[in-house]
Amino acid sequence: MDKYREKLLELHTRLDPKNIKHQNRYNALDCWMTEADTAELVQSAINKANAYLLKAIADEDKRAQSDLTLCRGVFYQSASDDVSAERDYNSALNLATEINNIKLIADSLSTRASLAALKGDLAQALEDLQVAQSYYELANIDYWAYYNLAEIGNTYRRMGDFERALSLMDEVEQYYEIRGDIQAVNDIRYIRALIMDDLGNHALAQELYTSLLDDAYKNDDEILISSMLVTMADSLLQADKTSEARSRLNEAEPMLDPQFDPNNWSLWHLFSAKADFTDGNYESALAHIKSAEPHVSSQDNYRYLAWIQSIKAKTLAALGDWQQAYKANVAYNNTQELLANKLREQNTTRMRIEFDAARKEAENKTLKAEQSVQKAQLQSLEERKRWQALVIGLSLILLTLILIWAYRQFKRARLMHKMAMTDELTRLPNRRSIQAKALQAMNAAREAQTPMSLLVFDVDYFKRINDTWGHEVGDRVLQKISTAAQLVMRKNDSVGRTGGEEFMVVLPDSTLDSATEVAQRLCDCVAAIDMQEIDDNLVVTISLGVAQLTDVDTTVSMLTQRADNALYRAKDAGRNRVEVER
Ligand SMILES: Nc1nc2c(ncn2[C@@H]2O[C@H](COP(=O)(O)OP(=O)(O)OP(=O)(O)O)[C@@H](O)[C@H]2O)c(=O)[nH]1
Repeated sequence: MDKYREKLLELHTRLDPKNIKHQNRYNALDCWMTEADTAELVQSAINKANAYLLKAIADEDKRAQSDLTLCRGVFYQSASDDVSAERDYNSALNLATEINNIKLIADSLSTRASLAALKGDLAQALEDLQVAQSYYELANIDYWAYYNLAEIGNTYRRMGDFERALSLMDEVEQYYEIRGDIQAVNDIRYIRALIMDDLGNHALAQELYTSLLDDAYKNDDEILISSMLVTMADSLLQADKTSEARSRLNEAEPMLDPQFDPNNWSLWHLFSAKADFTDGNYESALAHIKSAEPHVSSQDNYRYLAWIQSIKAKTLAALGDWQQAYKANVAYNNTQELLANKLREQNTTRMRIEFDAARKEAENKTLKAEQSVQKAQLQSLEERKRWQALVIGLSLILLTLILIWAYRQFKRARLMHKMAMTDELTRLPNRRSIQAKALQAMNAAREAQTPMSLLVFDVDYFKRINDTWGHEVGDRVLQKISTAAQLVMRKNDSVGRTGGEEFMVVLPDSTLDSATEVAQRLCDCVAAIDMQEIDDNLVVTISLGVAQLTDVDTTVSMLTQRADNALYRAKDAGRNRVEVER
């Protein structure tokens, strides 16, 4: 309990003050953890439950309302206020049903059943317990399912079906033993001992009680010790061991509290009466009977009532009070008849309940089977989805890799192509490239019936430049001329390097005159290039030849040849000039 309390306190520190549901859930837990070992503590537990309940009602939190009402009911039952307890169990059940909370429905039924069983209404108890059991099993709430199963077993014991009670106890005890829940194992052993008494095996019952009593003493649990001693006395009386029974009763006496545990208190009087009667102490027996009678009668517990009336009749007869003895005997017979009726009623109800329970169990099994099939289907669907996602993901990655690779290949091919078509020194289109452009322009011009011209130029005395300033300077001169040529060209014109210091310019949409103009501009531009950074004395010029496409030029080389002719003439005429081939 302390361990749980610690956990509960830790939980409280972590609660979000804004989360009303969590607050109420905590309150319900706190209610269930409240200790109520004395009459005062029970009353303060009821007050606490009331306060929590008011908050849950204000918050319109039905789950907490149901849980707290059930919790308060248990405290009412501890205070022997069975009417209030029953009212709370019923309203907790209604609230739980309203919000369809399976665990709370089952808890309410199971708790209501424990009260009904105590009052001797075993048929009602069994019915509630069976329904609760089916809910616990459906929701797979193992711990409470077994707790409830123990209650069912105990109810069968009370009904006299000891065989069934024992087999259920075996099942439950095994479960608790595996869990290592010593307290719960002891609870089951206590019921087992009661069954042994019912079966007349008092020796075995005593053995079990003795070990349970040892544990109760070790735990210093006075309530348990006193009720165990009273039960042991009953067992010993049944075994005709009156003096041993008396010593157990004496041991229990200082621990009895008629306010807090009137059940145990009245049973103590009942067994004391029995012991006194056996020993011939009739006056004392009658006094004990009078003490026990009011509480036992108020409890509607016909079993104990019949028992009291029987001893009462025998005691009065022994005292010679025949009239009262007769009256007590009539009352005893009436109670016996009531008991017999009740037993008949219980047996009929039991048969119906068992039939319903068997049917419900079958339904639950089908439902569970369906649930597990659905679960399996869902799992395989999810697995398939996962695989699909994986395959799609991998395909996407692969596709991306292929695309990257293809793009790189494409860029590489373009670069290679560009490199194959570009002159390394001047970065201008090389011979092959410019000749291809020339052919393209020629074809386009023919098709569109537009003019087209070609221009070739050659650096003047380039050998001399190389010889005087070196090959590297020659290279730089070629680069400067290339840059100048590109600047002078129009947008659609293309210039390329066809050889060492020879260049070609393709001029689409150009007549001979406009081409000549471009050529002249180029000639002037090159002559004006500032070569000072290389050498003050360096002057570079070019000679140019221009030709326009005519019908005779069937190939690029024919047109080039005609432009070359003009170029030679320019050279011959003294260089640094433009000549035209007409
Ligand atoms: N620096 C350099 N020189 C080159 C390159 N390609 C060719 N040459 C040189 O260019 C010179 C061309 O000389 P020639 O054909 O005699 O003509 P030229 O000296 O320019 O005389 P004309 O054309 O008659 O004015 C040769 O000496 C080649 O070695 C090159 O890429 N770089």
